[in-house]
Parts: sequence; structure tokens; C-alpha cells
Amino acid sequence: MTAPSQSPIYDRVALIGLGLIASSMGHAMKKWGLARSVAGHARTAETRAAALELGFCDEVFETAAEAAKGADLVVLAVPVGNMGALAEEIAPVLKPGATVTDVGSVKQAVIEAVAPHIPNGVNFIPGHPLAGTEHSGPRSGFATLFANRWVLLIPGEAAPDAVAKLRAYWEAMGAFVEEMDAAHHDLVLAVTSHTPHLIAYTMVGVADHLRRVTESEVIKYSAAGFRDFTRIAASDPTMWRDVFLTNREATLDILGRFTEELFMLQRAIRMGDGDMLHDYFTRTRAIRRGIIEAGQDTAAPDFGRSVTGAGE
Ligand SMILES: NC(=O)c1ccc[n+]([C@@H]2O[C@H](COP(=O)([O-])OP(=O)(O)OC[C@H]3O[C@@H](n4cnc5c(N)ncnc54)[C@H](O)[C@@H]3O)[C@@H](O)[C@H]2O)c1
Ligand SMILES: O=C(O)C(=O)C[C@]1(C(=O)O)C=C[C@@H](O)C=C1
Repeated sequence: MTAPSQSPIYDRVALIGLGLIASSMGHAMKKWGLARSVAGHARTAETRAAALELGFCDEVFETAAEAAKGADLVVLAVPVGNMGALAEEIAPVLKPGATVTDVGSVKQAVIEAVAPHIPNGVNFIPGHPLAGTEHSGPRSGFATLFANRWVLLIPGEAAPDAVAKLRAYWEAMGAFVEEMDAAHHDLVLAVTSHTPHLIAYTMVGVADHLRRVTESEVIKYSAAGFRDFTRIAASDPTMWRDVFLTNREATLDILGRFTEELFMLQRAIRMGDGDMLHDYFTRTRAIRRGIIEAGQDTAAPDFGRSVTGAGE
């Protein structure tokens, strides 16, 4: 991992949409001095005031265009379905040579919506930090959210020096950066993030139906596995609605495969096929152990303490 930067990587960064991801980026920029100034745009006065109060923005604006004007890096950090309209709004004020990126959980749909508005001479480098929580809004962010997490960039036709700069920016927040193409990104994330979220939403929905029959016992005695589902299912409804509407094909593909496996396990339970169940669970346990052995079960444990200059 690259040590956090001691000198600004960008002069002026504009954060458009001040929720969990943008506020975490703002806190990280402030903590490690990654931008000389941070401008923010949020639709409500309450959110703009929170950004100033918490100190992750230096200036806040009522319109996205005002915030983006003169910025070297513009970060679109709104739900995926709103990215295109914002790109259209800020396009006329973008500075030549600036970089526009986004943090959306889906990439092909964002590129289709945003790229047509990006003027010549401005670099559009879509991105996706694989880091988050079930919380949302300007008060939910924290500087170490991206530490020891992957950030996927889709460089397309962007200038290599602009890509290198954006990579250095994320690395200075403690992230690991990988480049990927958009279709591949959407398929991988359908497996690792989107479908698991849908399953969690469904399981909590099932428990909610059952709660009406068993009074409050389902919630009261919820075991650890179910509690993990409820954490995931507390994630922002607008964000996840947009994820499924825009990554439709890949999530439907993975859901189809999921239901086939589920029916197979359902049949094994019905037939009392213990060997089949045991073999299946042995295989899945090996996958989990493989993830841990590969050191990929990271949750930002020590970033800021073990890295020189992080100034925790
Ligand atoms: N939450 C996660 O775990 C996570 C992780 C990685 C990427 N993402 C992606 O990051 C983006 C932001 O997610 P978040 O978790 O920060 O959500 P959030 O709900 O915390 O923040 C999004 C903010 O955008 C604002 N917003 C919506 N439309 C807007 C518009 N037209 N103009 C200005 N502001 C607008 C909302 O009011 C909200 O404050 C989404 O595209 C999401 O897919 C989320
Ligand atoms: O940790 C969580 O709460 C998350 O769900 C984060 C998570 C995920 O891992 O699926 C959710 C959506 C993203 O686009 C990236 C990260």
C-alpha cells in the first residue's frame, strides 16, 4: 500500500451528493491533505450545513454546477440513476483537463448515462470503491472507510496521466486500485454484492411476514446469521433500487443460477440426502477459508496506525 500523501494530489475537488461515500472521501482528503480545497453540493440546506459543521467540505453550493466549476476532480457520488442528469448539468462548467469520476455501484449504465455529456479535453474515469456500510447521509462517513479496500477504475479512453493521478489519490486513502472493464465489473459485482444484497432483503422480508405469526420472537431471538442479513437489508433503498434497475441482466443471470442451486439444496433436504448437503457445505467452507488465507477478508484493521505519516 502507498503511504498517505503529505502534499495535495488535486488543487480543488468537488463532491456532488454528500452521503456516506462522499463524506468519507471528504474526511479522508482532510485527514491526509489530498486536496487544497473541497467543494460540495447537496440539495438540502441541512446536508450542506452538516458538511461544513463536520469539516469535510470547505465550501458548499446549492447547485452541482457551482461546485464543479474550476474543480480539478469532480466526484459524482449520488445514486446510479441520478448520475446522467448531474453530468449534463455540470458539463458546461467543467475545466479543460479536469477529471470526472463517479463512485456508483454499477458501471455500464453510468458510462452510458454520463459519457455523452463529458466535453472533449475532460477525462471521464468511472470508479467504484468496494467499501461501504448500511448507513447513509453526510453524518455516516469516516476517513478510513477505503483503507485496505479495493477501488475498481474503468479507464476507457482517459489520458494515462489522469488515470495515474486518480489511482494515486485512492491509494493515498489506503485503497488497493485495479483497472477493469465495465461489463466484467457488473458481472463480478452481481455475484459478490448485488445478488447477496437482494437475498438479504428477501430473507428479512420473509422474517417480517413470519413476525406477524410469531409476534416479536423472530426479532427478539434473531441469531447471528440473521442479524448479518438485517444489517445488509438496512442499506439505502434508493441506492439499491437503482443498482437492480441498472444492473438488470447480470443480477437476473446470477439470480437464475442461485435459484437453481437453492432448488437442488431444497430437494436434498426433502430427500434426506445428508451426503449431498455435507459435501456442499464442505465446499463452501473451503471457499471462505480460501478468502481468509488469501488475506482478502480485510476490514480496515490498522490503516492509519501502521502506515507512516498517516497521523491517526
Ligand atoms: N453505500 C455503499 O455501501 C456504497 C459503496 C460503494 C459505492 N456506493 C455508491 O455510491 C453512491 C452514493 O452512495 P452513498 O452510499 O454515499 O449514498 P447516500 O444515500 O449516503 O448518499 C447519496 C446522497 O446523494 C444525494 N443525492 C441524490 N440525488 C441527488 C442529486 N440529483 N443531486 C444532489 N444530490 C443527490 C442524496 O440526497 C444523498 O445524500 C451510489 O451510487 C452507490 O451506488 C455505495
Ligand atoms: O459493507 C457493506 O455494508 C456493503 O454492503 C458494502 C458494499 C458491498 O460490499 O456489497 C455495497 C455496495 C457497494 O457498491 C460496495 C460495497
